[in-house]
Amino acid sequence: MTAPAVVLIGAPGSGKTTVGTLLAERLGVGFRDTDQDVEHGCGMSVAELVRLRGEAPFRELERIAVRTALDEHDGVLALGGGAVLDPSTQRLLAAHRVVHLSTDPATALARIGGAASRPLLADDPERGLRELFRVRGPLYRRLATLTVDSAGTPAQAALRLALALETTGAAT
Ligand SMILES: Nc1ncnc2c1ncn2[C@@H]1O[C@H](COP(=O)(O)OP(=O)(O)OP(=O)(O)O)[C@@H](O)[C@H]1O
Ligand SMILES: O=C(O)C1=C[C@@H](O)[C@@H](O)[C@H](O)C1
Ligand SMILES: [Mg+2]
Repeated sequence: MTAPAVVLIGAPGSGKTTVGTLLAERLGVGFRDTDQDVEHGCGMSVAELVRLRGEAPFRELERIAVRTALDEHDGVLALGGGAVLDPSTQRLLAAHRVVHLSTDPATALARIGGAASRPLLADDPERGLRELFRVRGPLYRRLATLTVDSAGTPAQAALRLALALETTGAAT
């Protein structure tokens, strides 16, 4: 039985994938991303899956991908932004080292750019992100053992994250 060195949670555009990849390089461990696992499993992008089949089938595949990755992966694991909404995922995360990579709605919007890659925000990305932060903010903070701001460049954020893990004795 193994466990990820760190599980990254946070809003879309907080940088879980980008910063997580850099953090894994710094720590010399592997990187895994549950959005990518779902994409490999179903042969299409998350955006296509949601557009073609709807959100519910995606969330079901995501729940399975998270459970599998928590069991198998021993490096840095990035979750999709909405994975934490699932109650069984919330329970599983309680046994792990979870870091909330934080940002604000305006920064997330600027990073995400057009909504094409995130159909769940397609109607009105600005309003959608504001609402998402309102609803999920407390959840991200509650599930995390550590919150680290992702401001600056991805490399700066990865360094900040590595130092925070070291300071709290949570690095591998
Ligand atoms: N300091 C920063 N931290 C993270 N990402 C940044 C930063 N500055 C710019 N970016 C850019 O923001 C974009 C979004 O980042 P990323 O896809 O890693 O977010 P995410 O948290 O994985 O989102 P999702 O939940 O949708 O998977 C990337 O194109 C990345 O290059
Ligand atoms: O925040 C969300 O609900 C999402 C974030 C992305 O990582 C993807 O998992 C998908 O676009 C949904
Ligand atoms: Mg991502």
